[in-house]
Amino acid sequence: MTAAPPVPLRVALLGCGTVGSAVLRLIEDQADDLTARIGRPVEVVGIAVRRPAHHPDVPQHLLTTDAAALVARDDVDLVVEVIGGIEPARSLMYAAFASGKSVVSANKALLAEDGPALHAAAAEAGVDLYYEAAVAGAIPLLRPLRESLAGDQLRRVVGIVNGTTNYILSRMAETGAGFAEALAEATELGYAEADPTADVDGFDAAAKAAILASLAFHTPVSSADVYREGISAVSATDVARAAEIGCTVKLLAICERVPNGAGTDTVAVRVHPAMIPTTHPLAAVGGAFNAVFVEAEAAGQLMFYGQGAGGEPTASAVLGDLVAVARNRVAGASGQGPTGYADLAIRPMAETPTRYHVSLDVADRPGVLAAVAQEFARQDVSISTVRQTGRGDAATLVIVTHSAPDAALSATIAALRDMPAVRGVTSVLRVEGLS
Ligand SMILES: NC(=O)c1ccc[n+]([C@@H]2O[C@H](COP(=O)([O-])OP(=O)(O)OC[C@H]3O[C@@H](n4cnc5c(N)ncnc54)[C@H](O)[C@@H]3O)[C@@H](O)[C@H]2O)c1
Ligand SMILES: N[C@@H](CCO)C(=O)O
Ligand code: NA
Repeated sequence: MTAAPPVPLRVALLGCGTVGSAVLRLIEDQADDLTARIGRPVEVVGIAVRRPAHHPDVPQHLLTTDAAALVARDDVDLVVEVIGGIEPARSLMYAAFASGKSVVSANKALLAEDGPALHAAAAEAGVDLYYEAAVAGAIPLLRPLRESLAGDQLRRVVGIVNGTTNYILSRMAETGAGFAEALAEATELGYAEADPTADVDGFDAAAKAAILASLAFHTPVSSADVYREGISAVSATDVARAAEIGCTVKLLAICERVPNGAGTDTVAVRVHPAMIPTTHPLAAVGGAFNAVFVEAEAAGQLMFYGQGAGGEPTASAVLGDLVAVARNRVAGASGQGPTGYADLAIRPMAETPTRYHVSLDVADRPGVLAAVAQEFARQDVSISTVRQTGRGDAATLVIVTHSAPDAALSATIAALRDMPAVRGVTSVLRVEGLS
């Protein structure tokens, strides 16, 4: 007598765009290996999309426009959410948990907005919510933070976590490509979000920073807690000024656990463009690649590097999670979600120490440099270096400050803009990693 074939684990795929179509392909291509690794075959039993006519290559009988009905089906065991955005993804996840189904997602926007409530719902239902693909695409990062580093104390996580903006900034620096041209290329390559302002204006990186800070510091951090500036104001002048001082411009996500004046730890999370020295390891991260530095008390410095966007790399992370939740399901278990026990206060950007690089066009006459320096002194901002190049009755002053509270630096810039001797503030960028 031959044994009955193992019962497949039945998957509902929600969304079949850049990521979803790659997930579907990998599940088909690797069917035998997945069966061996999980102990049961994986079978996609339905695919929810908005416009079925746009998916001629997908088995047509699997397609539906009714994602809610698909999630509710009795013959669905696991749900993969790669629609993106807040709704209907959020309602679909809650519906999945309510019917005892684990969810794998790539949705950083939703996890950064509603992570604690979603995790609570998954825990109550005894199912999993995994989302490795949501931060830094293919790079294994969330599981190392949640599991491998669970015994250490993390102080700082800093990285390049948005492929689209890194692609744009790399192209601007390397080839002098215009902003619009570089964005069009990133969209064509499948890196950009459905609405690319999420990338360009830093919302995508801010969501990822919130997720990273939550896991790193065991404290709830949402997108709204993250200070955010995108790259739309980064100009060719900024890129050229950076090169003059041996720096390059990157959009950084910086998550820090820092004591306040009273000695109590707080969390500061920010996303903004910054000049970093070309010798800094993050400066060499080009194209759509991502890299994340983690500083832990016992482990020291760790660096994670790899492809942060694109269909196949992201699908790799989705499939890793799918194998994990499928194994849990086979074992009748669920994985540990994040802990928010530390519950640390968020430190406002105004109080966060930063350094600025400022470039000014000024009248070239006696007393102007002193007057400019006076504005920095008025806000108690110390100057590290000043460089002046003259041209006729005008001059360019390039100033790099020491570190000071961000509010003092931005107040200084506002005052400089009002000075009659300052003809223009031509470049202002924060500087990170300069000695
Ligand atoms: N593209 C990347 O490089 C990348 C990387 C990491 C994470 N992500 C995340 O993965 C998710 C998907 O991204 P993408 O690039 O594949 O997007 P996409 O726009 O290419 O695909 C979205 C899919 O969802 C479907 N969809 C939209 N609304 C729907 C609805 N109401 N019901 C059913 N289907 C619906 C669309 O038809 C499409 O098939 C997002 O959360 C994104 O942030 C993307
Ligand atoms: N739009 C995102 C996709 C990866 O999350 C990026 O460019 O990094
Ligand atoms: Na990842």
